[in-house]
Amino acid sequence: MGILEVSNLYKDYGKKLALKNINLSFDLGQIVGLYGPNGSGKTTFLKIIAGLLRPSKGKVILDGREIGVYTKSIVAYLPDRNILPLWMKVRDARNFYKDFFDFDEARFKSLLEFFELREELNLRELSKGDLEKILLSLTLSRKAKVYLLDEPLGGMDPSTRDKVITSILRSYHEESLMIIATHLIGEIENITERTIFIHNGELVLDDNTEKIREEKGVSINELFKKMF
Ligand SMILES: Nc1ncnc2c1ncn2[C@@H]1O[C@H](COP(=O)(O)OP(=O)(O)OP(=O)(O)O)[C@@H](O)[C@H]1O
Repeated sequence: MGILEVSNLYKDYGKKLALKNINLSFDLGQIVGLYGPNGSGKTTFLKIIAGLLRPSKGKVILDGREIGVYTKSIVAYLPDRNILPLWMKVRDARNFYKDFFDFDEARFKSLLEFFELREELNLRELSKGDLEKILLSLTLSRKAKVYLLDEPLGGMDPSTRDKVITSILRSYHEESLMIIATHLIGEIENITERTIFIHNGELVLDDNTEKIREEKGVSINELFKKMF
């Protein structure tokens, strides 16, 4: 049994069926790229695993347990939009995250230094990209079993994206599973062992990244453009 087992998962928002019969199994030690056109269900999928949304049907088992208090304690989730109150300074946000028993302050400090940001900064005064770096640093500073990163490269300029990828790789540890949802496939595909495509809430591709590239003779980014 993998660390994360998803079976017959459905999610509807009223009339809108956002996920249809998703079956997936994940092991520790994987970085997974989760891709799909706008509205395909990526955020919905991650939110269900993070325990922020309930499935309409189906089962999600994380580290042997149903989604609940325990599973939330082992998941570090980076949402696709800011969740921190803007009155905070970076230091306040760090103190807020210290409530997670697995928060590694030294790691946070080193990520801040890496991004050339300081604890005295006011969140309200940060650029979109810098605020995203803070949120990502807080998320990666948890020694979680499962990391769910929803569009970690969103507001970043191209050279900052490289830094973000470096920070992700530096923070990643083999005893964890990391799922990264992004539209910037070309930037991420080289660090992922596994590639998943969803379209209209359905799983359409799930395989080893290198195997797909060899068999199809194109990059994951090119394959995505061909398919959608
Ligand atoms: N709260 C909601 N109420 C109604 N429909 C919703 C809600 N949240 C998402 N949806 C719909 O569910 C579908 C899946 O949305 P979701 O945000 O999971 O997609 P996504 O793949 O993350 O999209 P994007 O790439 O644009 O971020 C979309 O059609 C969206 O409009």
